[in-house]
Amino acid sequence: MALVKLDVFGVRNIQSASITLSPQINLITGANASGKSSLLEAIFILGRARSFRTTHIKQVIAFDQPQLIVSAQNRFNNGSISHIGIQIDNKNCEIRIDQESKHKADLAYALPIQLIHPKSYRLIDGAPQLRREFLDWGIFNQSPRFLTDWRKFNKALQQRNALLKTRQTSQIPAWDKELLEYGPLLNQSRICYLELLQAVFVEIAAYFLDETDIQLRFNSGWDDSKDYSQILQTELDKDLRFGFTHSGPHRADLQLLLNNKPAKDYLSRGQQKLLVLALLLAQVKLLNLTTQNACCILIDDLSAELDTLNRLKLLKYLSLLDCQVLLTATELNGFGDLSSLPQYKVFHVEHGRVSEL
Ligand SMILES: Nc1ncnc2c1ncn2[C@@H]1O[C@H](COP(=O)(O)OP(=O)(O)OP(=O)(O)O)[C@@H](O)[C@H]1O
Repeated sequence: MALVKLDVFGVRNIQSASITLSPQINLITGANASGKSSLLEAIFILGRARSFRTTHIKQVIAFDQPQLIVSAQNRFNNGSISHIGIQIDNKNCEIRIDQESKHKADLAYALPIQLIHPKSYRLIDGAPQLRREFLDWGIFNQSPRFLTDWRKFNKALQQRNALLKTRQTSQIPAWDKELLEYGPLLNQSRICYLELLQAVFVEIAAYFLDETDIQLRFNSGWDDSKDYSQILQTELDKDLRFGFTHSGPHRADLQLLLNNKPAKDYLSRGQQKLLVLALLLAQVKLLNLTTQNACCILIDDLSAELDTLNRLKLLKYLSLLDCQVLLTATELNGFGDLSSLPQYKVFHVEHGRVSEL
């Protein structure tokens, strides 16, 4: 899968851009504030129906425009082409795939996007929610059914928490039943996914960090030596006191260990970046191995991410990965040595105008 022709209207300082991308490596250059990240943001919106820079999507719409539109031709491995598009204004978000109106999940499934940017290392030391989202995105792309389980669990959780807050205990068992049905399913999906991811991750981390004693340690969000139903029962008083459910997949977390020590406490910032890079690329590689849906990788501000040697290693790795990649840097030499790249296109962005070099 690769985006072929991309059209962007009204995304931040990009009034209008129309480009034809390489199915492999695309290098995007331009001065600070020229609009490089905005171009990646447009593609991210096309895949995820949200921005990676703000939770307020309205901020992304160009100041003098009523709406933003991003659309593309998406070519699948078998050569067939699908047309995907998203239009967002102050009130609505409209998604179309091959002329049909669709939901956000359809878009996410049609165009899996992996983003690597200067804040990605927060995956190691940021809030657990970031790691749960990371995990769940990978599982969703392998098994769309996961989303249904996830939604049912979260609906039950919200209802239960609302009852806990208003102390309406009589209705709690009905929602516990739902939590007990979907909670263990989510947990099992996460455990299975991590088992697959671990092997690929260790291989990529060894390439970037020369370390092999790397582990992903999963915490399911409750004491899993006990039954989840038992936990919900024994913690009910505490849950009522605080007005929320203390244990469950909504509290799951993931820890990265290097030589049996938490990576966030012992690794340098540069090493943490490499580890996160390995983790995100492992997810892409696993997706390539297990589904037809190849991923589009967006790497924002490459030179802020890696030193020269690691940039070279990354480009080499990306050129062998069967994926479309878009990378940004202020200068072409910011990408490092390009001689090992078999096929790539270069684009230049200036005051929101994008041109192919
Ligand atoms: N809603 C908006 N409408 C118009 N312009 C905007 C909007 N939001 C931000 N901008 C401007 O768009 C410009 C491009 O920002 P962007 O972050 O894409 O640049 P960049 O090329 O990635 O820069 P850098 O290399 O500094 O990260 C900035 O000048 C920013 O102020």
